[in-house]
Amino acid sequence: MAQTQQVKDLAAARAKTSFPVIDLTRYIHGSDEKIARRKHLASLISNDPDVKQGLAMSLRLYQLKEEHNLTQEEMLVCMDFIDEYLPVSLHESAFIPIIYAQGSDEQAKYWAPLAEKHQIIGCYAQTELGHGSNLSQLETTATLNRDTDEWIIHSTTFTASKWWIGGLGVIATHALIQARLIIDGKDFGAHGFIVPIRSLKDHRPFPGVKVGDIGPKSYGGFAKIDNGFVRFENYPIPRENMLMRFAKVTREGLYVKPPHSKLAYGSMVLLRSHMVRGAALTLARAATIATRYTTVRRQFNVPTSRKDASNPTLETQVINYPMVQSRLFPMIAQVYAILAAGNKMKSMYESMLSELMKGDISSLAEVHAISSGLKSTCTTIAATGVEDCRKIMGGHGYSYFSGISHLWSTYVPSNTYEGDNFLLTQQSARYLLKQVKVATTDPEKVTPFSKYVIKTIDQDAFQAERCSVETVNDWLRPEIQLAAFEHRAGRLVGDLAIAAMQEGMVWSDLNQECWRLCHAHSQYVLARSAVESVANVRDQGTAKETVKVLKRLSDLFALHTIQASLGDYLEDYYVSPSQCQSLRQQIKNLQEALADDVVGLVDAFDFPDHFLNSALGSADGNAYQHLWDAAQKEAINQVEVVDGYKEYIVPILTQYGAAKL
Ligand SMILES: Cc1cc2nc3c(=O)[nH]c(=O)nc-3n(C[C@H](O)[C@H](O)[C@H](O)COP(=O)(O)OP(=O)(O)OC[C@H]3O[C@@H](n4cnc5c(N)ncnc54)[C@H](O)[C@@H]3O)c2cc1C
Repeated sequence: MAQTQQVKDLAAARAKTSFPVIDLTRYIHGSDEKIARRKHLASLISNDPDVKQGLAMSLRLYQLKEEHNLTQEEMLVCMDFIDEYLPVSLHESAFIPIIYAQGSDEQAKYWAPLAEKHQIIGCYAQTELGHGSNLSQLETTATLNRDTDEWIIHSTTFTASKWWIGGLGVIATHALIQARLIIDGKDFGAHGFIVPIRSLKDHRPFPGVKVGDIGPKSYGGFAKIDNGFVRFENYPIPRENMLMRFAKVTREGLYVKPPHSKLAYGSMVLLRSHMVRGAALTLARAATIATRYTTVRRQFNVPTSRKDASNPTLETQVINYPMVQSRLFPMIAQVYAILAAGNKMKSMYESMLSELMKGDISSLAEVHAISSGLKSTCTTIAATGVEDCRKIMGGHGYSYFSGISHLWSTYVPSNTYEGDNFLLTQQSARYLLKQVKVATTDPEKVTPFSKYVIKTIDQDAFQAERCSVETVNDWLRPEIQLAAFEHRAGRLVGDLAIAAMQEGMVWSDLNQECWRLCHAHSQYVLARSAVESVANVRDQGTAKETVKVLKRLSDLFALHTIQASLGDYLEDYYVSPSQCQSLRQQIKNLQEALADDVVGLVDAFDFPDHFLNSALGSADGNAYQHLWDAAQKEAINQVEVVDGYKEYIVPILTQYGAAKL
């Protein structure tokens, strides 16, 4: 069959790529061996006929692990390729990691092998009907019965019912419950308990446990996962089922405080840092579809600076319109910046964990604050970006076959779970305020990503700071970019500190300031991670074309982000009107410079077609043909005359008598 124009267009755009795409695939996914293994894992999922329903998928996943001797990490990659939250998702992503992080060594030794061999299936149950974010007001209680050496788990009110719990509706045999620990009437606040829910013999709920499924979720998303509810009626569990790595309760009923009140944050850091990389890969997927489709979509035959002069009869590829570029290219830059921050987060988490095991808690507060802020900022960027990609693709973007709708409905609740994105900003802001205090008393102790607060102590000098850009190209200097991010976050933390000191000021009046500060700080972390990753890649001797394109992406991320918050910079005269103009010009320059590379940049993500599941974004570019084929396969198109013709269509057509044509 003759090649369609769309296939030719995508191939021609791909051929313009200035750097070896494999370099960036290695940068994103690791070594060649890892890339090949990933492809193999993707094929296991795409070629398997039994990967369909939620429960069947879960079983098949574990069978594949056994049949192909997959490691735990490889099985999690397969789970990503299934591209659905499964009844066992929380078992793998929360239950097992939390047992390791919050269980004592003996507890981990007992529970983890059972969970890893899925002889028990667990879930994580914090949220209740009445409270989710506010851990301190949870109403489920765990009261110690010294005589029987048991906890009595009880839902003290109707609103104490646990709700939203992934995996609990149908499959879980155990739940990791957050409940208020009570000894002799004294309330020690929320702690984690492993609570048996359903019998391992016949899967029936134990007496005293009422459990079920919460029903369908918004936008048809999360359809394969069984979010559930549970209530407890004076339900006894052994004392040893309380997770005791940090706080402990002895046989005598003595409560032993954790060495640091925030130690339990460790496991949240892990979940949130996974979400940072997840945000990058989600946006990468939408950007891949939008980039490929806008490369093959042609609309209006108007001159653009990038129009192919060799064939003047062809309409313009929509990706060549600067307006489309200004919406799409910064998103690709965001993906790469978030990936860099995700890598940074992972290494910070790993070193924090090894310090924690030795009893050193010094990095916990910073890692927790950064992971909360990045979770909020990055998942917000990704969810907004996925919807922006739909709009970038015009009408066809709204077809289910674009692949965007499934992505969006599955991804969008990430802005709410694992900490509501607005509430989380208060945690980062509180932490940064503390750093201002540290800066006044002991500047040496200010943590690495907060060093900029030191400059705010001398307010006169700080207020006199100005952006040092003189020429358009000065905007490409990383030290100038990072100085701007530092100044903005520094000013916002200074403003918050002053506001917080005002008499009669209550914290909740400052929520909006916290939000602005947290995002300013997270954007600084993203920009700095991107700059550092370019330097690392350069030091590793990567091809200079690859370094060049990564540098352009890092620049575009920084400058686009600064431009989006120019009001903050103008408010204290940090940038001048002429610098705003040169900033805009430099962003245009970068977009132009990246235009030949964007197809290569999204190819580098290495998403198999099966996983993209998009008629518009397939690697061959044959978008119209795939869209046509997908519609032909719809059940409604398998008959010439639809069901309901006689019942509904005939009466409509003949309400005023049949037409005589
Ligand atoms: C798809 C999905 C899966 C989930 N899976 C699980 C699970 O497996 N296990 C589990 O335990 N939970 C789960 N949850 C629940 C989820 O973690 C919580 O819903 C989430 O943490 C938000 O808490 P909330 O519902 O209490 O929100 P609320 O705290 O009630 O927030 C409501 C609104 O009030 C605002 N707000 C609240 N307090 C403040 C404040 N102090 N200052 C300013 N604004 C405020 C928030 O920003 C938000 O806009 C899931 C939720 C979803 C949607």
